[in-house]
Amino acid sequence: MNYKKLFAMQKELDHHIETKHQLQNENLFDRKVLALLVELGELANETRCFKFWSLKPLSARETILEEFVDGVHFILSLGLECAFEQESDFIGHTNGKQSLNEQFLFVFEKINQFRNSKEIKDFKELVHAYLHLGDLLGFTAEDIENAYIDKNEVNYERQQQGY
Ligand SMILES: O=c1ccn([C@H]2C[C@H](O)[C@@H](COP(=O)(O)OP(=O)(O)OP(=O)(O)O)O2)c(=O)[nH]1
Repeated sequence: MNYKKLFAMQKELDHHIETKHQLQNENLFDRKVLALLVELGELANETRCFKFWSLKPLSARETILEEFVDGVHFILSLGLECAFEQESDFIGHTNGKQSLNEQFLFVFEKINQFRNSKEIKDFKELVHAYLHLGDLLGFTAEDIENAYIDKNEVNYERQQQGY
């Protein structure tokens, strides 16, 4: 994963959005945390992994990947809020869970842990937990980077359309 490139793209997009909505002087940290929690819920919904009461199939892979990279946007954006973009060592991993259901719950925990500490250690644990979730969903680093780049572009277009 080319973190430097992704952080740079995210920085530009965030700057564009914050300027357009005149939010440069606002603290957006907690709103971004809530946005990430909501995106994670939307992602879980598309996978239907917890819906033991239903036989409907999960959404198309593309839809799930798009939801996944919405989360990547907000994770990077939170990293930028904490000035972690110079950090280059994201190698390593957090012990992941075996089932999707457990891993979703684990990522929710990691988001809250990072929200409370704002420490780089907890940010990295969140990144690793989120990537393990991507792994369980069958996404490679290349899938994620390409889908991130596509959605980043869509986000500019939406801002242009007065979204
Ligand atoms: O400061 C920001 C704010 C938003 N985004 C991105 C993240 C995500 O990729 C998108 C917001 O998610 P989505 O496209 O699902 O927006 P929505 O308003 O929830 O869409 P919809 O109303 O279609 O559900 O905007 C950023 O990157 N930085």
